[in-house]
Amino acid sequence: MTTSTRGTTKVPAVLVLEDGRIFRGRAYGAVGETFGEAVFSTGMTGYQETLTDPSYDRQIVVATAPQIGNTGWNDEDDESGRIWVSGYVVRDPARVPSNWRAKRSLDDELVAQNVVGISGIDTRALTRHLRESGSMRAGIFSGEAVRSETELLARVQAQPHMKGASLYEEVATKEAYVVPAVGEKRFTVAAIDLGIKGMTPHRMAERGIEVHVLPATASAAEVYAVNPDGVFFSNGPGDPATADGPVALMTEVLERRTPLFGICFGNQILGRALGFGTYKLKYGHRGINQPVQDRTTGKVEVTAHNHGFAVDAPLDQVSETKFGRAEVSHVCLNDDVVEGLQLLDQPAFSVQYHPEAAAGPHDAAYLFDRFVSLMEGQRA
Ligand SMILES: NC(=O)CC[C@H](N)C(=O)O
Repeated sequence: MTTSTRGTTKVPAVLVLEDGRIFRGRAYGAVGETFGEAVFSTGMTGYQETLTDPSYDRQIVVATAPQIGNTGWNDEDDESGRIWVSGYVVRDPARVPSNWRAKRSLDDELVAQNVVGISGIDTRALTRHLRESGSMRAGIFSGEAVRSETELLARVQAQPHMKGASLYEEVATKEAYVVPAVGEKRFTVAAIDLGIKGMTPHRMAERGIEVHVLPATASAAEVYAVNPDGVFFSNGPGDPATADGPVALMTEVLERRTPLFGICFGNQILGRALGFGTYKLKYGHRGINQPVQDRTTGKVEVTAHNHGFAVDAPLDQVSETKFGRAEVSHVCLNDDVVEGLQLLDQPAFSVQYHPEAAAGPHDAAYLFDRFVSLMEGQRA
């Protein structure tokens, strides 16, 4: 394994927020410049899964945990084929990673994938600022890219907003592929890839599901060509208000009453298909210890989150939709944000958070079993 000391070099770097707030530190990872929406994640572990989650496309992720990189980078934990975050902000990078699975340092991996980061800044002050003022556009500049503050700020302010951004098509697979069932095959699922994490089809495969992962632009004919017992809509980046194609596809799936499960972006698409709106949260939920209550059982689970948008549905009443009655099945106990939806008259449900738990606690794994039960129920 190679170790690197780049995280501790003296190459100057600056993080510029769109409201003019500036943090000065040192280059971390690649030297250069990058832009994105600055968001914070509170996970103390799991940075490899976070950085490779396609839902983080065009976001500059701020790690609130002060020490990052301690376990290096391994060949097993990637959630997709590359790092998707546009930039990474850490306080105190590990100088010498140490873990039996590590193949290289995080710093080396950021360099290899040309991901620009910044270290040595007060991430606590930055996080408090983002909590108070909301997630916002930002840029990281290091080395030659550091220019006058006015010039850098103007460039940050010229970047597109996350609200209104349509990103799922650019991160999704272009070709369909199959993840085979582990052990005996019991079901076939068509999974619409809007930025799917690798662990999600794996969690289904472990339950005897053969998963046909289809491009974001798949038609209903392509979905039904695999003869699915259920259809799944994945997580994904950007603003769900732009996802008209997936909403239209899901509407067809609901019309056919095929068992349906959605995660994160998939939950927002179900919300829209049912006629609810979506909105941008002030600073979102990102981390691996968010308390959620399953209102169908009363149980509280500790869960992994990564969402900046949410569904606007009434918490305390059953809604009449064009697919029958629907209710909010899960809620975040920190702020009462809708974390899950379920239909009462047909087999369809979704959650806003991450039962695949990569990284994160496994409390919500039962949701994959719930999906299996819906498919079993349909066969009975
Ligand atoms: N992880 C996800 O699927 C995120 C969904 C959406 N892009 C959001 O930020 O809310």
